[in-house]
Amino acid sequence: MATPLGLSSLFSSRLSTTPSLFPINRKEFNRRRIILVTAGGGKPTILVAEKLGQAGIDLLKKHANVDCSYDLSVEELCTKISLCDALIVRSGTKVGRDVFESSRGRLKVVGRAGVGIDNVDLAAATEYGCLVVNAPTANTVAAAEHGIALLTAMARNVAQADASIKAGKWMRSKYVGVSLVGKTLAVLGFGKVGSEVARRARGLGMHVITHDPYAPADRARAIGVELVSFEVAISTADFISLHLPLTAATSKMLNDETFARMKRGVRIVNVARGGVIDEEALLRALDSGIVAQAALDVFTVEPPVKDNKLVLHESVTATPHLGASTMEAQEGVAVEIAEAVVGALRGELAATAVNAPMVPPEVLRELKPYVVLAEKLGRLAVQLVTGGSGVDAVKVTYASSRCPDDLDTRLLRAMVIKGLIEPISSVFINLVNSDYVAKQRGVKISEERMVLDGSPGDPIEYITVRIANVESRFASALSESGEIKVEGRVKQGVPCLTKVGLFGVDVSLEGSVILCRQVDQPGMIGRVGSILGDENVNVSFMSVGRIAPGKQAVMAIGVDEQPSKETLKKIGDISSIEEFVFLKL
Ligand SMILES: NC(=O)c1ccc[n+]([C@@H]2O[C@H](COP(=O)([O-])OP(=O)(O)OC[C@H]3O[C@@H](n4cnc5c(N)ncnc54)[C@H](O)[C@@H]3O)[C@@H](O)[C@H]2O)c1
Ligand SMILES: O=C(O)[C@H](O)COP(=O)(O)O
Repeated sequence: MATPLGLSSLFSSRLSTTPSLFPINRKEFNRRRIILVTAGGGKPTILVAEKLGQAGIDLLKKHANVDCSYDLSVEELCTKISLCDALIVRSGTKVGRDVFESSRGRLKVVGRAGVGIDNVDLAAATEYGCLVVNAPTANTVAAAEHGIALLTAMARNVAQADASIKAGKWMRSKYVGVSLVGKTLAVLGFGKVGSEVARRARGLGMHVITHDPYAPADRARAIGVELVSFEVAISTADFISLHLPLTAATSKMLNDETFARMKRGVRIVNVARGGVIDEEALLRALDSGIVAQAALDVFTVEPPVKDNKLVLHESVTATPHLGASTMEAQEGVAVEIAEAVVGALRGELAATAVNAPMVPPEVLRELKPYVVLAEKLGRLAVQLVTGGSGVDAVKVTYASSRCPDDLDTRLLRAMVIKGLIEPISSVFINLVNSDYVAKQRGVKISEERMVLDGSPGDPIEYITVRIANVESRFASALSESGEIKVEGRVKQGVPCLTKVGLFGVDVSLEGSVILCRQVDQPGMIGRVGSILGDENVNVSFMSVGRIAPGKQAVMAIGVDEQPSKETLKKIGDISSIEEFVFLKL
């Protein structure tokens, strides 16, 4: 008989009843708790390593001993940390494995006063039993306002003209700008910041279009913004503003190839992450005149090197990652992070937790392969989306012969959400924050239990994930009712993809998957296999699902490495292949 997850015990509000928030056993938990309540006269100690708004400091001081020490070297941080229960940073402090090692188990919470947590080693934090929380909402407006500030300053050469007048010059004709009214602005990424930028740009009289395959169409419509394809966005825009997270899919999204497809004289604003643009390619595009101007708040390496050619370029307006830096945002972020850190030190559930809490080992042991399956099905399904009204209606079906009370699916539901949202967002999802994040993004997850006959052996027979109201990059992934549909099972402990749309397949969910639809005929597996073999791409699995002999079939190919663009093109060029898609797991 399976043990129900009993997740409520993970989330009760007192420290003494929430050992599972931290991946340690109860004895160790109590030992640390004793340290926590006795150190510094009964209060925990919090190290604030970067400047934090006063309201946040005041709040922390009510509950803890607060040590504000800025500009610490790595050695100084590692020395101090062994005396601290929590650490608060912004993006300028690297919290690496060495910090967790040096804390010798005392550090329980790291608070990131802002959104991006790329400066915190999450794997090490989780390994050392340290909860990481962030403050994802309080600087949204500040980042949007900075985007608009850069847009207007760039269009009217404000920074260049200011530098020139300060150098004693009076150059009125050199700094004639361009107008914004009536121009087309393409907002790439229509999340929290992107939608606020779009709203403001509409107020400036701009025609605003946006590309975000995962954003709800009604949210865009409500502010008079048109959701378009990536191609339309980049090829018709006079201005492009970036508001995407840095992910594998968005890394160097603007590159030589995409710049070549833009309108000559396009102007670009980036307050997202430097890595979304290939900086060398941007330099070439500026020099050749494809890009007339750029305004950049973020860089691949921060701070950029002293003689960085982009920063020095006369058509570039640059700021040192100031998007979140307003008095109001910093006060808001400070309070948001202070509340999260104090709450987490008390053992309360933190809605903005970004690393995984521990699930009791006996439960995890049984559900482990299904947890992986759930996440990978979510990840596959979202990668099949290309447009439509955004990812807002997701249905998860669990088919099991166990009685519903004997199977708690909350962990699986959280993992489906993780798979759906992480590839398209800067938010990290775990059991603690999954429902919160899904709700914030307007994604409605409905769950259905299908009770099967037979003796309850395995906890689950199969899991199906469906996304409604969307278009797919791979039409064969659509069910009869037009939803994207993927289904998987655990076979001998290995999560496998067993159905795509109406087609049965059988491929283990490891590495990556190529799906091809073709007219069923002999020799197809060999042809695709040899193209992959020529490039040394190891094929782990291949399977073909067909409707009837000689009719259409879907071939699923598991590959260990990512094939090059050229190799994928060769596969697509095989005449009998009608459509294909590469999906990263
Ligand atoms: N410069 C600063 O100081 C500053 C301040 C705040 C946020 N940021 C950065 O701005 C970015 C956006 O932040 P946010 O809070 O709006 O995040 P968010 O998660 O609310 O929004 C990101 C949006 O990008 C979309 N997206 C993901 N992949 C996409 C793709 N391939 N094509 C098109 N759209 C895609 C998502 O669907 C989502 O709607 C992040 O990179 C964040 O780190 C920078
Ligand atoms: O991720 C963020 O919140 C922004 O990039 C701001 O970073 P900062 O806190 O270092 O200003």
